[in-house]
Amino acid sequence: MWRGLWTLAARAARGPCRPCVRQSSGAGAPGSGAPGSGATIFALSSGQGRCGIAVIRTSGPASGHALRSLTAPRELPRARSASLRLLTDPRSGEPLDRALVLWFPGPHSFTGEDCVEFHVHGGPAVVSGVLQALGRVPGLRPAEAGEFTRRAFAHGKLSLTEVEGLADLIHAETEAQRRQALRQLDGELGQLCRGWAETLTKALAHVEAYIDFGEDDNLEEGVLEQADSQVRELAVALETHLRDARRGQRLRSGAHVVVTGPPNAGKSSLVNLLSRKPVSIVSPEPGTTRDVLETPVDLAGFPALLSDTAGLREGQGPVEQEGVRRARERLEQADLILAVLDASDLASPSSCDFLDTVVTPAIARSPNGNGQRLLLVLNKSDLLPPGGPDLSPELPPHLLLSCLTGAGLDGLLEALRKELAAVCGNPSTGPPLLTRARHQHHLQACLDALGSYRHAPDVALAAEALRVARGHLARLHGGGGTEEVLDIIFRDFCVGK
Ligand SMILES: Nc1nc2c(ncn2[C@@H]2O[C@H](COP(=O)(O)OP(=O)(O)OP(=O)(O)O)[C@@H](O)[C@H]2O)c(=O)[nH]1
Ligand SMILES: [K+]
Ligand SMILES: [Mg+2]
Repeated sequence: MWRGLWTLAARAARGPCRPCVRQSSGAGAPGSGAPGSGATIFALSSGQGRCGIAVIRTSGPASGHALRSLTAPRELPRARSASLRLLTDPRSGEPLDRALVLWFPGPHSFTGEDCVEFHVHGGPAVVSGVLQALGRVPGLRPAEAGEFTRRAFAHGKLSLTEVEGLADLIHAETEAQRRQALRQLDGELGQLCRGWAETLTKALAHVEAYIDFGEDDNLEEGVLEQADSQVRELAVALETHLRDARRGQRLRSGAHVVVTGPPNAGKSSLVNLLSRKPVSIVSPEPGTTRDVLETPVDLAGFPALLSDTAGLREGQGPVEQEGVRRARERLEQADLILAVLDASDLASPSSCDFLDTVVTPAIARSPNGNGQRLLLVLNKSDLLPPGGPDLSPELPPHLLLSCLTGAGLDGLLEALRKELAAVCGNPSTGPPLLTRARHQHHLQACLDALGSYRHAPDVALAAEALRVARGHLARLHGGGGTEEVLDIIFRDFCVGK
């Protein structure tokens, strides 16, 4: 522990006295100026194509002027309430549409700048007429992708994690993704980071107080012990979140569900049934599927990437063997394995071999931790004798299904929902999930810095480790102004958002 080694050298290194609590290194502060800020931007913010109502937005100092130029009467309407106005082309005076307009003077707007919304009739000619008219107003230019949100971020209206939540909300395709994105947009992850950053700031204040005033001054007893215990608690919290990290990412980008089994078990039939489209060729010939076929699906409300694979058997031709090699490779990457057997063919060597080499070992490895999970499906239940299935009692837990008749599908979907909730985490409860690799990276780096704190040879280095840790939290939440990170995140947005 560094405290015992607290030396004169460290005391000399500390420099003059300074306030114990320093300025935060910018958690939550808007990191960068928006590109081209100063200009007023405009774009169609609703979807492209013919629609009932289209929304065109502007943001920037010339917004009010643009609104006055296009409308009659030419004064600004009441702030934040809808007014009906005739829109005309400012040059030709030609009427463009009768539209609802909204005036949002900054800073009380989405971007924090003066903003205007034109709710026009959604025909392509109206939309392009209004966009062209706006383009002719001096000081206005078309917006780039994500530029409205980028300005909101630059003016402190949204934190970086909220921006990510917004991007995910726009792209959410399943219920679970929507719930997770909404929670992130609500700032829950940001709040958590702020709480952690506060703890770090307190710990740093204690350490710096010790550096500045030493043991002999009128300093509260045990400041360093307090800092130590704060850091310890924080490290435990971060570790818990990191253990959970892959789940949030799976929910954002889809869990890997791999369908496997011996040839002809009905793997491709199951993939087609679950994805509700003919993704894979189904045929009575064993060895039909060779390549790994991937399809994104909504499985019981969770996003999943479903992979069909070659039936596992040895000793066939080189092409099929390559398929089997790829199948095994894909199996290793699975978050959830759907193991399929032909219920009417359980005693065959290929079924027994599959049970021994894939199912039993996977069940032994899973499923309490974050390991792979497995569902055993006995397909072709329609081929079983009517007096009830005569299945071996030694079989692991399984579900009966018939891809042919659909019997057992509801039970399978329910089981999938439970498994995927475990794989992805439930976005409605529990702590906010870390949805991106970026979150995980900064959290891990923060945790590493806390480790350096504990092993620092002197108190000056310990304080420095805390500053590094705090910097990572600030970058997680605020982006730290790193242009590259901002570019990556804002690239996800469309023009007009
Ligand atoms: N009776 C019955 N036949 C089924 C069922 N599911 C699939 N089959 C049939 O079983 C045969 C094999 O189905 P596939 O889906 O191609 O099986 P597979 O596991 O993908 O086969 P490979 O890709 O060759 O490994 C086809 O003739 C299907 O029509 C079922 O539930 N009941
Ligand atoms: K087949
Ligand atoms: Mg197949």
